[in-house]
Amino acid sequence: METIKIIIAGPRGRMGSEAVKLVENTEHFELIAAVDYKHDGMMLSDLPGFQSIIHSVPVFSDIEKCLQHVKADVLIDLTTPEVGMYHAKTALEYNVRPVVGTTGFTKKDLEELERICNEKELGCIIAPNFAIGAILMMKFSQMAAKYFNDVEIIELHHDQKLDAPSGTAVKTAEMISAVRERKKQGHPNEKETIDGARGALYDGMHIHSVRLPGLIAHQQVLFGADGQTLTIRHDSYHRGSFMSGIKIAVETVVKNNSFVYGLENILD
Ligand SMILES: NC(=O)C1=CN([C@@H]2O[C@H](COP(=O)(O)OP(=O)(O)OC[C@H]3O[C@@H](n4cnc5c(N)ncnc54)[C@H](OP(=O)(O)O)[C@@H]3O)[C@@H](O)[C@H]2O)C=CC1
Ligand SMILES: O=C(O)C1=N[C@H](C(=O)O)C[C@H](O)C1
Repeated sequence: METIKIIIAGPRGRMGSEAVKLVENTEHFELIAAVDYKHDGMMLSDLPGFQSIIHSVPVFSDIEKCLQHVKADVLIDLTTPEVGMYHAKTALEYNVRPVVGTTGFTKKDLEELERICNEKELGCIIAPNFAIGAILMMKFSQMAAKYFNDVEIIELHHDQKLDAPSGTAVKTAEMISAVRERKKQGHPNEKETIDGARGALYDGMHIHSVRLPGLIAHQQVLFGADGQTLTIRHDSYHRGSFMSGIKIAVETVVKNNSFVYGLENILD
């Protein structure tokens, strides 16, 4: 297998640091640079936690500067929504294929990236969740939604998470919405006595976001019908759970010339 040359944006982050380990430990992956706005001009091995990296991995504060200096195949972005969008667009400009785990992208952002990919005939994968179990949880929820059109999504995350609802919850709601018979749930005269009590509303469904220290990433999708409920739940207990999905996405994106939103679209 040919070596895939990779840039990681956000290497010090909870996900970025795991992704560095994944790339370093995968034979046909090569980490050739990192983008970290706080450490321009340094080597990754100079940063705390990366001393074991024995080859040189230059760090750039800006993606554009990075892309001008190194010849990469793939950018893995694990930063923040605003930065992630800029990184993905700039990578595509330089013919580098983005694999983006960063969540919080708007519909408009996704449409813009799809348009650029089509124009440039380049692959790009945006995956709100890289955990295979989470993909199955979303697919099973979509299957169930054909038979149960009353559903509530509860996502639970660590309290350092910036976006709510989670990218996974949004994707789940989108997948359910594609098959669910339209329905505004709850009593027609339902009234919140405290704002937000019923959560966020997506196409008649409610999404609830829980943030607590101790949690990592969890979601349950609850379906209800006459005399029965069905609960579909997934739990990520550590960030290693996302790494096999990142590996698949990197291996796939180098062969792809189109835009993909959701890992379910590339899994066999
Ligand atoms: N798709 C998936 O399966 C998963 C997706 N995620 C998503 O991934 C993203 C990252 O999550 P997580 O690792 O927990 O977050 P962290 O806050 O731990 O990591 C984000 C990193 O990005 C850095 N950063 C911010 N701005 C820039 C910039 N301009 N250039 C380079 N780096 C920058 C931050 O640095 P600093 O802290 O110094 O500001 C930080 O190190 C989130 O959007 C999250 O929702 C998370 C888990 C799984
Ligand atoms: O921020 C996180 O931690 C996670 N973010 C993603 C999301 O928003 O869905 C994926 C996973 O839930 C962890």
